[in-house]
Amino acid sequence: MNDEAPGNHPTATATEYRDPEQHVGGGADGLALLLAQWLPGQRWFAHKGEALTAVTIESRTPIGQFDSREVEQVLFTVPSPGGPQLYQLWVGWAQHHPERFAHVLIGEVDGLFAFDALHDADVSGAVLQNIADGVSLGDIDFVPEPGATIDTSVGGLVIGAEQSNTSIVYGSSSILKVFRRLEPGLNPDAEVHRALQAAGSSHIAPALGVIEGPVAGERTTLALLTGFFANSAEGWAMATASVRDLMAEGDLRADEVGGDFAAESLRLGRAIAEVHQDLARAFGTAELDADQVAELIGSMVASAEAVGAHVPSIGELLPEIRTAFSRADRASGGVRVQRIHGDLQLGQTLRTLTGWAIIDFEGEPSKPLAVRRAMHSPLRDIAGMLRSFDYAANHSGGASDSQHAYRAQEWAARNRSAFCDGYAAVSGEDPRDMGSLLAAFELDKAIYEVAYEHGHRPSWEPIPLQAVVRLINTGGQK
Ligand SMILES: Nc1ncnc2c1ncn2[C@@H]1O[C@H](COP(=O)(O)OP(=O)(O)O)[C@@H](O)[C@H]1O
Ligand SMILES: O=P(O)(O)O[C@H]1O[C@H](CO)[C@@H](O[C@H]2O[C@H](CO)[C@@H](O)[C@H](O)[C@H]2O)[C@H](O)[C@H]1O
Repeated sequence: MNDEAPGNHPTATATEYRDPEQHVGGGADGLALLLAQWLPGQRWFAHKGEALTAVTIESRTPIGQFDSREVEQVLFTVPSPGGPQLYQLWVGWAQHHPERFAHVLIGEVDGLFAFDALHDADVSGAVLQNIADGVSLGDIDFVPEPGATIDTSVGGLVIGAEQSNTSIVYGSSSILKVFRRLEPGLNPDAEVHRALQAAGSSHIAPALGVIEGPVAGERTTLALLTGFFANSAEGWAMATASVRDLMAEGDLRADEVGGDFAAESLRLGRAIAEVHQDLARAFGTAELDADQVAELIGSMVASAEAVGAHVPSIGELLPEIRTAFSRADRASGGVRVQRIHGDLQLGQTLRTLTGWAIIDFEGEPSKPLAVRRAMHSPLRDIAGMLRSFDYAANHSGGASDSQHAYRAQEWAARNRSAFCDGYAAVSGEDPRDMGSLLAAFELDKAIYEVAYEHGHRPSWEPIPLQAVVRLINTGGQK
């Protein structure tokens, strides 16, 4: 019989800190071997496509003891073509097979069972309490935002599987995102939430706290706690429901079905324009001259070539892709840049009871931190949203059915246009007036998406790939 039965646990606050020198779990070599087998199956692990030859355990920080389970924070690196990539994992060690955590079991080392400890409600409860109390464990600091009210009376639950990080929801009050892939320094998600909160934005969740620790000698964000929007709906779920409604009504146009999404797309365009205005005020703006625009397009060509080197569907299209980018290369300078969201899509939008909220300001997880924190054209975010409308329209398949494909394009065009109308109404700048540059950003994003799907969801690869083909053939004209 194991000792992990529910109801047999100390309170969430019963964390007992151990000396960092003390070894809490199985040996590092055994853990590294286990991780090499376990990691490729994890959604948040970005290097699935590459043979995982070695895992190096970089640090182990004891977090505490929960019943007989000991928990530590483990930082490890995996090799990748661009250099070692650092990841964060919270490992629980149980003396017996932990049935409660069988679904997140990492494996057995030296007679101890390792599991993903963020799924242990005692651990997630203690973490929340530690943030509220401003506790430090070894080098790890749990820090509440000044003036934040943190409700520690509710238990934590890890949500969903389709994510780059791991998020724990506490009742209907807060959500803790534990960053899986780490780079030394301040995570833009925390930085931007704080800045938008200070700007009084109504489109973000309030920042409540962070977990920080040193990585390569730099103070690094390990996790971000924000308010939770209860009773909200994800933009992606709403948009795909609207597409389903349309497909179910064979005789009706997108503007005639009950589930028409265009009014929401317009509001979403307004919300994004307001967020961009707040970001410009908070972090400032700059302007790219013609040479810098050419440099930007050159970097898009270079990343397409990098993707083409390992994703055959893009490799085959590289000559046409270069030609398509050269169309934007001739665009004039005078392009405004500022801090942006960086990975904007319908899945990063929540329809709350009062309007649209934007989440996940981390940028594209595969890009270096310096790039994610740099200033970019807001067209990059707009292109992300336009791509997402195309994704929503086409994700249900049926592209081989010409009627389905036609109607999907009709839905996408209607909602893309409503979004641009909303954006223009607030900003005074219609993104469609920047046609060739906007098309270049869309192409860049679609190529990123092909690479992303190739690594994470191969059956989805045709969705962005058909957009790449359309964009190189039409230059973005609908
Ligand atoms: N403040 C919030 N309120 C309600 N749900 C949220 C909130 N923040 C995130 N979520 C939910 O958690 C999911 C993952 O959050 P996200 O920040 O996008 O993490 P990841 O970087 O792992 O993708 C979102 O898709 C959304 O459903
Ligand atoms: O995990 P993140 O939220 O950081 O973002 C990554 O995963 C997204 C998918 O979960 C991916 O988005 C792509 O798929 C979406 C539908 O699931 C679609 O709405 C987006 O337009 C499309 O880009 C995102 O690109 C990736 O960075």
